[in-house]
Amino acid sequence: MISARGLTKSFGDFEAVKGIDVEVRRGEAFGFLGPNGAGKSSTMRMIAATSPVSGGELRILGLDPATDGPAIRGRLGVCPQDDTLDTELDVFDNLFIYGRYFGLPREEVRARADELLEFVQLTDKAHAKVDDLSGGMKRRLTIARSLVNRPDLLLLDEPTTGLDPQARHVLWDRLFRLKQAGVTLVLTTHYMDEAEQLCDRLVVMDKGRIVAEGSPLDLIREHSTREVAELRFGIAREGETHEALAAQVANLGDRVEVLPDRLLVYSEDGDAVVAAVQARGLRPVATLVRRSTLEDVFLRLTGRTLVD
Ligand SMILES: Nc1ncnc2c1ncn2[C@@H]1O[C@H](COP(=O)(O)OP(=O)(O)OP(=O)(O)O)[C@@H](O)[C@H]1O
Repeated sequence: MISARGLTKSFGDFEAVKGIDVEVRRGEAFGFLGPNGAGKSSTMRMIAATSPVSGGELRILGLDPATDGPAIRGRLGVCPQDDTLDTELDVFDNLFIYGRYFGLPREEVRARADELLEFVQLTDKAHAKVDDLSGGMKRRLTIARSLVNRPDLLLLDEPTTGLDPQARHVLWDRLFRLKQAGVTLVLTTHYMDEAEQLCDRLVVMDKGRIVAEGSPLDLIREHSTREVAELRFGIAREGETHEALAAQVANLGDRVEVLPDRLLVYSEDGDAVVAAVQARGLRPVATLVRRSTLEDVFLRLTGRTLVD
């Protein structure tokens, strides 16, 4: 569905995307995971054929965006990062008018709009003003709009940024259904749980480069341990810093990361780490043993957290 080789995007002297290779297969959910400024949106805009490629090769649905932009755009669904809904129109008309841009007959577009409102659970809001919708409803309407032309490939730029946890789960559920229906999903996110929930495969991006690629599980297996013991200390005694405490627990796991508010000790058995910490007379005020996540992978690869 998408093939990129050495793809770059420059803004003047600044290279936002520094030569990435990506292959997206039909039917999969593929993610670009990375912090703000990693180059995810710049990449998505090139894939959506709305921003020219600066260098390298890019094929979307086998077509060249430089010469076949209109043909590509006609076959894609695009859900941009910012809300681009028309506030002059009600919910139904946002779908209806958009559908008419694709040159579909009135009755077909009407039926499609009804079907999509049902899919995103907004049927009872059909004649509401866009401004009266919640953030989650607006996102769902934007997704409905991106599906009007029955695209094979749906591009979603940070689909749940700014939404509350419940609204995110509703959205994930809809996206999961689309995936089950055979739609290829390509999404960007800086939420590691979103990437883990939705993506079959993903690339981790940082500063315009791909730093790792694989399924969420493979990435975790390859770049982290099974468990992580999180240790929070109420640092009271003089000279006792997180770095000093890290040195004292360093040999209890594979490695230790020092964050501003806690230490992370990576090992296969987190409970054993906590027991050993206590046996050494160290007294963390709080401990938590959890599974490794993509956040840990990102930290390992870049030395920073995704929310940095
Ligand atoms: N039109 C532009 N002109 C100049 N610089 C730009 C432009 N668009 C993006 N950039 C820069 O390119 C880099 C990558 O931005 P991009 O939006 O692709 O990142 P991102 O990973 O999508 O992050 P975000 O989550 O903030 O959207 C950033 O440093 C950004 O400031």
